[in-house]
Amino acid sequence: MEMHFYKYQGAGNDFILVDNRDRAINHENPAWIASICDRRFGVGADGMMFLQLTGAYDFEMIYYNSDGQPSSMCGNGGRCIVAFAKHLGVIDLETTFLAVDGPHYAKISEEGNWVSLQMIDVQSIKTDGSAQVLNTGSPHYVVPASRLAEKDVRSEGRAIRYNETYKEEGININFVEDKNDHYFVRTYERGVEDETFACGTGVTAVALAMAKSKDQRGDISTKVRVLGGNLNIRFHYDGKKFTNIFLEGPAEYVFEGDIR
Ligand SMILES: N[C@@H](CCC[C@H](N)C(=O)O)C(=O)O
Repeated sequence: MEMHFYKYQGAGNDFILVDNRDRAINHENPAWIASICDRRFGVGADGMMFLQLTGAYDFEMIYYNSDGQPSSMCGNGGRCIVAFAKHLGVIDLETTFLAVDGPHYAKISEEGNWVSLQMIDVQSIKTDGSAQVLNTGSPHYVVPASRLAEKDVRSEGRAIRYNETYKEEGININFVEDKNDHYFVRTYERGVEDETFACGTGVTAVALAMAKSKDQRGDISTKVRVLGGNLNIRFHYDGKKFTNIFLEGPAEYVFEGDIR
């Protein structure tokens, strides 16, 4: 199948994007998606997205993990597809688009590569030992860590992701180290089945979980450093629920090409 694609990245979380406004591509083919996302035999990416038109919204985001399976919300993917929609002329600097977890509002900075994406409200955080478990559009496990730079995130994350509790549905594992003026986060991602350089729904989960454990309330802004750069999360917490959650950071065009 001949297809033009674009490569974008948001803090090192990288994606292949396809303009499917004409619905010419039938993407329900896990082996095909996985082969394009393969870093040795394909283009290489953490995930693949298709931009499609839909009734009441500016566009629809169809997201696949690099294993070729459709998945839950991808925050950095959401920020990248907003930058892509701007590049295509589908939107200007503001949009409301549809993703798997519902509508999302987003805004692009005047300079063009900083995207603020509104995430779903969050009401419930559970505990699992020293970890907090919550859904920010995708399921996340947030666990404190020390000497995080030295941690074997791939094998320790994998052991949690495949334990008896999580192996069936899967979960993303976020290790967090408190650096006082920011959090340092490393994430093992379900569906990539490896550590990625950033995870947007993951750093959002970390910011909310840390606010809850520190009993911070009101309008909160949290800086997070990940392997691929820096992200910011702002939200309101009233002690019961998290609202007005925004994931903010860079979303950048890398290259484009054709697959024949
Ligand atoms: N990289 C993403 C998360 C993508 C979904 C995740 N792999 C899952 O299956 O839950 C992000 O930026 O949020």
